[in-house]
This record gives sequence, C-alpha cells and structure tokens, in this order.
Amino acid sequence: QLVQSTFFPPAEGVMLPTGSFSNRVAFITGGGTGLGRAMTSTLSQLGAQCVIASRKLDVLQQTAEEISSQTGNKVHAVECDVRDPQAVARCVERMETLTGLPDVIINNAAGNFVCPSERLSPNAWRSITDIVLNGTAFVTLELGKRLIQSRKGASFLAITTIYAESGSGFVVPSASAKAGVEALYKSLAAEWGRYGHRFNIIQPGPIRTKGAFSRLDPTGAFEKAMISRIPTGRLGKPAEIANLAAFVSSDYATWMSGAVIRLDGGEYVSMAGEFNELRRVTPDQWKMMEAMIRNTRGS
Ligand SMILES: CC/C=C\C/C=C\C/C=C\C/C=C\C=C\C(=O)SCCNC(=O)CCNC(=O)[C@H](O)C(C)(C)COP(=O)(O)OP(=O)(O)OC[C@H]1O[C@@H](n2cnc3c(N)ncnc32)[C@H](O)[C@@H]1OP(=O)(O)O
Ligand SMILES: NC(=O)C1=CN([C@@H]2O[C@H](COP(=O)(O)OP(=O)(O)OC[C@H]3O[C@@H](n4cnc5c(N)ncnc54)[C@H](OP(=O)(O)O)[C@@H]3O)[C@@H](O)[C@H]2O)C=CC1
Repeated sequence: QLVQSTFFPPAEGVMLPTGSFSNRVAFITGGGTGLGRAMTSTLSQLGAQCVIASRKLDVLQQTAEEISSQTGNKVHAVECDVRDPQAVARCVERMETLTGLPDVIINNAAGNFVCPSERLSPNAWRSITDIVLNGTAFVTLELGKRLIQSRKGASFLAITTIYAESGSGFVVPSASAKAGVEALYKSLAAEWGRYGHRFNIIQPGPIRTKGAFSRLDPTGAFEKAMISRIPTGRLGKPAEIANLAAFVSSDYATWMSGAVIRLDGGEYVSMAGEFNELRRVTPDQWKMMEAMIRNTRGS
C-alpha cells in the first residue's frame, strides 16, 4: 500500500438499507468464489434469495451454506458450465423450480491467464472467449427470453475489466471477450428496455482474489508496480464491488441502464495520461524546470 491510501480507507460494511432486496431473487454466475461470492453475500444480507452457478458444485455448496447460515436467507447452488448452452438452459430450469425467474442477474464468471499471444493455442483462445463472451451471452439470452415470455422485468449486470476499453497485451482473449460483453450489454440496454430490462457494466480495477492473482501475477513480481500506479494507493476490496453491484441492481438505480462504471482507484486514468509520470518530479526539480520554461524565447 502507498502512504496516500490512508486517505482512502475501504468501507466494507453493507451500504444499502436492510431489506433492499427482500422478496427478490438474484442469480450470480461464479458466485462461489472471489467477487461473485462477495456480491452474493451482500445481496443475501440485503434480503435476496440467491442462486449461484459455476462448474464446481462442492465450492458452490460450501459458499451457499456459509452465507445462508450468516444471513438467514437461502442461497441455492446449481452446477453450470456457462460455455454449454444446454447446461445453461438446465440451470435456468432448475432455478425456475427453486425460486422462479430472477429479478437480478449478475454475469461474473470468467477465465483468464497471462500469456504472450504467440503462445496461445486455438483451444486456449476458445477456452477464455467461451467462458467470458459466449457464457455471458448464453446466460443473458436464456434468461432474457424466459423473462420476456413471462413479462417480468430484471436488472442485468456484467462484470468486465478496465482493459475492456483500452485493450491489453498478454491477456488478449480476455480483453477481446470482455469488450464483446460490453458491446452485448450496451446493445441490449437499447433493445430490451421495452421489456423492462436494464443492462449495466462494472469494470473493476485490481482486487486480490485467488482466481485472478494466481493466473495474472503468479510470482507476485508485478503487484508493487501495479499499486504504485493507482492514485488511491491500494488494491480494491471485494466488498467495494459488492456494494456498487448491489446499488446498480437495486430499486435506487432504476433509471440506470447502459452505464459503464469504472471502480479502480483511478488506475485507468493514471495509466492513460501522457504526462502522469511527472508525479516523480520533486519541488526543486520543478523550480529548475519552470525557470527553463520561462526563460525560453520564441519557438
Ligand atoms: C502486470 C499485472 C500485474 C498484476 C496482476 C494482478 C492482478 C489482477 C489485476 C487485474 C485483473 C483484471 C482482470 C481480471 C480478469 C479475470 O477474469 S480474473 C479471473 C480469473 N479466474 C479464472 O480464470 C478462474 C477460471 N479459470 C480456469 O478454470 C482456467 O484457468 C482456464 C484455463 C481459464 C479454464 O480451465 P479449463 O480446465 O477449461 O481449461 P484447460 O483445459 O486447462 O485449458 C484450455 C486451453 O488453454 C490452455 N491454457 C491453460 N492455461 C494456460 C496458460 N497459463 N498459458 C497458455 N495456455 C494455457 C490449455 O493448454 C488448453 O489449450 P490446449 O492445450 O491447446 O488444449
Ligand atoms: N479480481 C480482479 O482483480 C478483477 C476481476 N475482474 C472480474 O471479476 C470477476 C470475478 O473474478 P474473481 O472473483 O477475481 O475471480 P474468480 O476466479 O474467483 O472467479 C471466477 C469465477 O468464474 C467461475 N467460472 C469459470 N469458468 C466457468 C464456467 N465455464 N462456467 C461457470 N462458471 C465459471 C469460477 O467458478 P468455477 O471454477 O466453479 O467454475 C469462479 O467462481 C470476473 O468477471 C473477472 O473477470 C475484473 C477485473 C479485476
């Protein structure tokens, strides 16, 4: 952490009023671990009945039991590989039996690893883009069609990343797929408002989770450099994403659709600004540089 992080301590308590999601059903892909688990916990604390879905049923079940026992609200675990549209259809059928169709859908499941692009096999490319882009599309289309048929409105949220906008080397399948997810959600925000559906996007900056850090910085060698470029001087916390996700999915945000919200401690603009490296210039160096600039005559 950098010194300035003391100005920006994370508030990790649940932000919305108790009961904000009473009588609501939330469906969260990848809800067993990391940010998905944090969002499930927050929504459950706010009264939602949650359904979490991913490949590893044992992980989902353990998370579901832990959260349910803390909040008193039911969390259902449903096995689902989002790459398989038939598995997604079965998962949604199971959810309809358990809870009925959801009010809140969070497409959070993802796969990623750092790799020079020249080392990627076709299957490596397919693996990431299938989880991130096709998986999000299969879940969104399956639920969207059933919600439309039932004339039920819903809030859809996709978790992308700050480099969905800029692109990034070494995570090219992820960058390409996340950009596709953003196009999908912005497009459907325009098309499906007429059915009562909102579509929004959160782009998190770096937040320590086992899933992300083990695949993106396996040796830990890059963490310090990453934190040094974050103006708020620290990594994000899962609870910060969870509070934002709860707000975006709540009745306090019914006028929000098609929004892309970056929550990254300022990392994106810090990396983008051409002159931001001048942060390293000391006051004495500024005196000298200013004098040089002022003494310049003509062009
Ligand atoms: C400078 C940076 C500094 C610090 C970074 C630190 C922090 C993060 C900061 C920002 C984060 C921003 C964005 C984050 C986005 C995320 O999505 S993070 C979430 C990550 N979570 C996961 O990935 C969880 C799920 N992942 C998985 O299950 C696997 O990792 C998977 C490979 C994606 C899928 O598993 P599956 O079992 O289906 O696949 P495999 O059969 O194992 O592999 C499929 C093909 O891919 C090839 N492969 C696998 N791993 C690699 C690798 N490391 N390099 C190259 N290729 C790989 C594998 O060989 C298969 O291909 P084939 O051999 O041709 O068949
Ligand atoms: N942590 C960070 O710094 C950042 C994270 N993000 C995004 O946040 C989200 C959560 O990531 P994070 O919590 O860090 O990482 P995790 O690895 O903990 O989360 C990924 C989840 O996706 C699930 N998943 C992977 N493949 C599939 C599949 N084929 N079908 C269903 N579920 C699948 C995993 O469960 P299982 O293995 O059981 O299938 C896991 O629960 C992702 O969208 C990621 O891109 C974005 C920017 C920064």
